[in-house]
Amino acid sequence: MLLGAVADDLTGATDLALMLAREGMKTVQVVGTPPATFDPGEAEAVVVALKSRTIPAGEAVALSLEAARWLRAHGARQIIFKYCSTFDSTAEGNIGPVAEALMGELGAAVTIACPAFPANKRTVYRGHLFVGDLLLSDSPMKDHPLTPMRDANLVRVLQAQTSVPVGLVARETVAKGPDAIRAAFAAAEAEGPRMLIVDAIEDDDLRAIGEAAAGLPLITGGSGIAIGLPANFRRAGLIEGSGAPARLAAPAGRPVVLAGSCSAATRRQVAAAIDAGMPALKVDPLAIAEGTDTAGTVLAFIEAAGEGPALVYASDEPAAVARAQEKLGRERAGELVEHLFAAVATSLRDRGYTRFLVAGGETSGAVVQALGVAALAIGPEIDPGVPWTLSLGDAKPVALALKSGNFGADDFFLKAWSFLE
Ligand SMILES: Nc1ncnc2c1ncn2[C@@H]1O[C@H](COP(=O)(O)OP(=O)(O)O)[C@@H](O)[C@H]1O
Ligand SMILES: O=C(O)[C@@H](O)C(=O)COP(=O)(O)O
Repeated sequence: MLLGAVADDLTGATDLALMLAREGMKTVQVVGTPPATFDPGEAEAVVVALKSRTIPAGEAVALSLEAARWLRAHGARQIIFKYCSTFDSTAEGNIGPVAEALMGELGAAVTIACPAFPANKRTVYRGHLFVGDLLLSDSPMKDHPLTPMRDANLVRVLQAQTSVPVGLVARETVAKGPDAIRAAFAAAEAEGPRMLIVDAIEDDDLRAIGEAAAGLPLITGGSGIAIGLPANFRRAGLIEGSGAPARLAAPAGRPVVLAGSCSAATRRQVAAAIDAGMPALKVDPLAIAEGTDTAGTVLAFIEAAGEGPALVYASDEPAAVARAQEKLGRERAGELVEHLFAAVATSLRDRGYTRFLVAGGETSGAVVQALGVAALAIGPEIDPGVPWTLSLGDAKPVALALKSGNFGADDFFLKAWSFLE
């Protein structure tokens, strides 16, 4: 292993694993820190998927340190801390506390923080994060059920989460290329420990940042920050591969779509699937709490829906989410939905379903944990940031497309199946 990554949620991990595979590294994703005896085999990059984005900061730090120690013990020369391209965090973190702890663990005097992912319209300019044409704080992320993002100034957001001084490497420097960026890192290091938000508005910026970051023990960011890292290992003659596969030989069995994301893109995908005639059932946290929406009612619907994929979704607009949260509390509303999808997924697998498309990071985490999936091989890219994956080391393997809430074209639920054999 050359490169190790700690990702704060499952879809984020898959997004990063796809980026590394696409850029030529043999990449495996593991769910949680594996036991010391787990053999990563020929993997050149290993991404550990945690579910640490919204848990208390102290727990996120402990889980992240455990993962980083495992990765280093298995050969990782550089560690990436992957978080969301929309910098999703709670008031307490967890980006700042985890980055700070990893800096200490790895002896990193300087690290970078860059969530830019231009292929999915996330850009950083003068330290401000844009989602498409909107500042983060004006984007639908302001209404996220678990991590509402109401400030686009990343220097300010990150500084509120850490005692390490936060600085900025501005686009003017980035545009001058790797040498200028490296000089900016060195200048910051001379001033003492620093976290640096780095501007990036296009892939070439990220490739230059990646080249400049070759010597940093710790890199933090979205999956975009990894775009230039495999090239460092290729230049050093350490890797040879190229590209993710075009199709996945998936196990025979029935398909299903489970959507627990309330993000704008997922809601458009739900609407497009319903418009196209996909059988669809809406579930709702209040009805789950009352015992009207149950695993039994959902399974009966899916089984009756026929051979093609059926859709079960909790996705709802912000006002409805707010109503459910007022009655149940933010965490409990989310947990009710996650537990329902987890129970449904395990029953479906027992009934021969093998192709699962899951929308939402927390939702995917709940489903994959319930299915007991320990590791994933990375398959074809469906849309930027979302590959098909295949569970590894399973007696009954399943194909999983774990879709980040805000990723994917509107017809994602319809077209994803065409990448499977
Ligand atoms: N109708 C709803 N009301 C309240 N919370 C919901 C509703 N539907 C889903 N949720 C919860 O919202 C959270 C969405 O997070 P996640 O699955 O990570 O999606 P995303 O990828 O869009 O962030 C989950 O905890 C999910 O259970
Ligand atoms: O970086 C991203 O935007 C994604 O990889 C990601 O982390 C998404 O998380 P969810 O929106 O919770 O799926």
